[in-house]
Amino acid sequence: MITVDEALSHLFSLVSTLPEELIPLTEAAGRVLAHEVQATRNQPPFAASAMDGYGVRADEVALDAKFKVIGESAAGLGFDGDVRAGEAVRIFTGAPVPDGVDFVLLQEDCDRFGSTITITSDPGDNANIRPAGADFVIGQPIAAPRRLTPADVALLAAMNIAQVPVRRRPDVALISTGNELVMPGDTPGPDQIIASNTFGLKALLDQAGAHARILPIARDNEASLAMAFELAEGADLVITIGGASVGDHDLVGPVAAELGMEQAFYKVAMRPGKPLMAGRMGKAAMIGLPGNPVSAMVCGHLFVLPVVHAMLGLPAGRRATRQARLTTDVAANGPREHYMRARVADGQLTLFDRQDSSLLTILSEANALLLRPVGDGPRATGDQVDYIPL
Ligand SMILES: Nc1nc2c(c(=O)[nH]1)N[C@H]1C(S)=C(S)[C@@H](COP(=O)(O)OP(=O)(O)OC[C@H]3O[C@@H](n4cnc5c(N)ncnc54)[C@H](O)[C@@H]3O)O[C@H]1N2
Ligand code: MOO
Repeated sequence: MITVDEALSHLFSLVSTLPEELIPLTEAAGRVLAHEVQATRNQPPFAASAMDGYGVRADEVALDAKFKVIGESAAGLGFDGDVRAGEAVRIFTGAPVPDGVDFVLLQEDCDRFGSTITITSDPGDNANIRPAGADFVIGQPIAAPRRLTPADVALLAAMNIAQVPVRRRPDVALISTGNELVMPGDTPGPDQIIASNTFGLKALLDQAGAHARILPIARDNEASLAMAFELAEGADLVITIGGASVGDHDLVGPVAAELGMEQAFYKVAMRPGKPLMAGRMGKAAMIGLPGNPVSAMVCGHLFVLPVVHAMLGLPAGRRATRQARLTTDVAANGPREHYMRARVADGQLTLFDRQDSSLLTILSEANALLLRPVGDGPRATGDQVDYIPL
């Protein structure tokens, strides 16, 4: 059996960064920017008023000072002329500041009669003017790689970058295996259960920026599995679920091998998730996840997410850990890394009593996986421990 770190480095060597594609801004949120882009304009392109009010000369601003309003500067249509001593221009938020103006009085600080305004309240020191280029200037970069946030999308739009270079989404084919499985919404026979892992993994994958497709369930025979692999054609990553262990009906390894899978590893020193396998099948990477629902999801977090990050060109490695204090004693760990379901609140980590890898109710309540390293000694209440946030 190999270690979790060895499994991860094998997995990274099975995949490469996907090519980039140009997409419209409206579809850019959550996608990964493939290379640096640069502003094609200054923002604001001119000195702009930050308030609705009157543009005047700063050296004339004083309580009771009077000005003659000679024109208007609105957002989208500025005032062309010069503003001289004793003059003011009616101005609105976002409008260009005319020549001669270096102070915008708030209209709340003025009284207006006809075309004359008088300063009636202390206007303070803030000129209420946004200098040209205050937000960004031509050539200002947005660094890549990065997962684009809604704020990034707004910035790209302001920079007039209508088409965004992003990494292509990894196409992931998900194959559940087992005679006992039916799809959610179907009516299971007395010995059957509902396929859940594919749905949890699709959610995890799609959230990470992949495009996951759920293929028809493969039955526990070679022909059905082979057909599922055929349907996975074109995928960047093929993920099977179940059929990975040592039982008579665990056919994923042998069938994949027959179809040309070059196995990179089988079995990892971890709990849950021991019967994990991976390799290459033609152009695709293949990961065989264990069938137990919690094992499949834990392996999804530990291995599949970093692999998707690598394909998207994001920094990829072991999942980052955080620290919290144990609320109970924990016995020494054995020769496999153990990822125990837990709940963290206010820096305190509480383990669930039941850790069986079939319990989705527990996984759904958990927000952390306590990481027990290989051979870790017993831990006492209050000890600082590492966990992976879920
Ligand atoms: N003699 C041994 N038996 C087992 C070992 C072992 O080392 N020696 N390992 C155990 C461990 S650990 C795991 S994990 C499981 C993994 O087995 P498989 O990957 O072959 O998974 P299956 O046998 O097909 O299924 C296990 C379990 O999970 C349910 N399942 C499968 N797929 C789905 C799905 N898509 N959605 C929901 N549930 C699913 C399946 O019905 C079984 O209950 O093997 C142990 N045995
Ligand atoms: O390792 Mo299995 O994945 O413990 O349930």
